[in-house]
Amino acid sequence: MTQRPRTLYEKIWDAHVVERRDDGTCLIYIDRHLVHEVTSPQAFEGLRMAGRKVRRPDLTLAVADHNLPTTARVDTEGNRLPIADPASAEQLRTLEANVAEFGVPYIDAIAAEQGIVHVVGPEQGFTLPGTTVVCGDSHTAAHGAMGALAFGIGTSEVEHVLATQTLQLAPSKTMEIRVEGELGFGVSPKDVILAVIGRIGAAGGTGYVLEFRGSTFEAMSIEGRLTVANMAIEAGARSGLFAPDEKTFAYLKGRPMAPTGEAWDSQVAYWRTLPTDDGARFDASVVMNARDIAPTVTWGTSPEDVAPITGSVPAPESFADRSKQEAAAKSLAYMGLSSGQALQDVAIQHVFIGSCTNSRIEDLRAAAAVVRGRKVADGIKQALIVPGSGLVKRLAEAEGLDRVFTDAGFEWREPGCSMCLAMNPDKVPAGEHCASTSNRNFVGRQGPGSRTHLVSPAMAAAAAVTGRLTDVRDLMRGNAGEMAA
Ligand SMILES: CC(C)[C@H](C(=O)O)[C@@H](O)C(=O)O
Ligand code: SF4
Repeated sequence: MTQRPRTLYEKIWDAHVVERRDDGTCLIYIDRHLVHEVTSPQAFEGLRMAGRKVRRPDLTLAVADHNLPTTARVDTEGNRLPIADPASAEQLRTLEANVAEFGVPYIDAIAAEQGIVHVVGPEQGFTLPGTTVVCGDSHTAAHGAMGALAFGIGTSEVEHVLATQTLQLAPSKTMEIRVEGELGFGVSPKDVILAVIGRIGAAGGTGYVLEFRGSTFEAMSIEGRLTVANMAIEAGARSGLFAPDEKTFAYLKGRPMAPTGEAWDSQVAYWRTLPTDDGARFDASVVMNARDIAPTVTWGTSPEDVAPITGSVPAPESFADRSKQEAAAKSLAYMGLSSGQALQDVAIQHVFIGSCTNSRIEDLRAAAAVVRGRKVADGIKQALIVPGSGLVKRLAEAEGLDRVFTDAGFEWREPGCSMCLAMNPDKVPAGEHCASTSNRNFVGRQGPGSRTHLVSPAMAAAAAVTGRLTDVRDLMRGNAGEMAA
């Protein structure tokens, strides 16, 4: 008897069901658990109170990223520098005490491997195709780029996974996001996912796991796929998935935590069985053409508030839905923008290139290609480059990218979440605009009153050198060859 065709999501789900309940919820086995300083303290405290251990420390990996300042962490002699903010220092101390007490593998804050949890997982080969990956963090969806079913969980679930290595979950519906064709000059994976969110809306994916399919996604590098999957959550989805392929295997081979030898071969053979079968059914399907996607920016306070850089700030009345009209009017007031204003006229005071969305080596290369030979514009008060991990930072330095950025007037920082969210000293002051490669433009996200425009690394770099939102294609017409990423 042949089995009914299944999607990638169904295959991973089915392979992880420990117990099926009558109401349809399942107890799911968790293969990998990432832990950071913000959402783990109460979970460890819960274990301590109950006298329980971490069931599988070997499947758990902890690293600090959110609170950690991105300024130097050691002095010139290599001695650790203190964290000035008492609350952040306490978060780090707590994480370090917990991982020591419970025997959880930990990447030290001053280790070369330290970085943003969602950059570290794939980079270390901790995240593998066909696995279930969780973290007390909404952007865990990023790991779906590797063909892993990955999602964010709350602190009580963190405790549950630490104690049992399982999670009780209701199955999701599946939505295929199919994009076909070649991306135009200056159009990046970030523009694709912003356009997708613009199309389906910030709640469009609610109840679904997205699968990114079609020639555009097949042609994308692993790093580009990480950018796309990272923002599945900003479309409201539980998670986002890419079928593992030769690129995935090549990316993982030889990573410190990836399988080796015979185990590698048998894993690859298994991973090849995971892609969605021909004839498998998705509950919903969205089809787009890469040709229709331009460098994209957000004008509002939801990631769905997108427009092509050639466009203008929309009029709230232009939205069909009443509640969207009100939300847009509020957004424009918060952002200090007026309807009809050309997006390229929006002045920028801060530029942030970093976050788990866009802080990998290809992101830095794409930004450097725009910055090379140019200077940060006078009106820019702060331009930060924050590599996603110490390994990304080293590689970028070996390629001389740090010099490209610092010569232009950017600051070259230590890895961490940084200006993505206002949990550490990197903040955008009230009323000022930031071109940011991060994933959320919510009210107050980068600091109270901050005004965020989500963009790609190349677009953030273009804004840095002109001092306003800029169509990177116009800026780069003369040096087209450099703009591959
Ligand atoms: C602090 C953390 C819980 C949070 C998340 O869950 O995503 C953060 O990473 C974010 O991006 O808002
Ligand atoms: S970089 Fe931003 S989105 Fe990513 S985990 Fe850190 S705070 Fe969350």
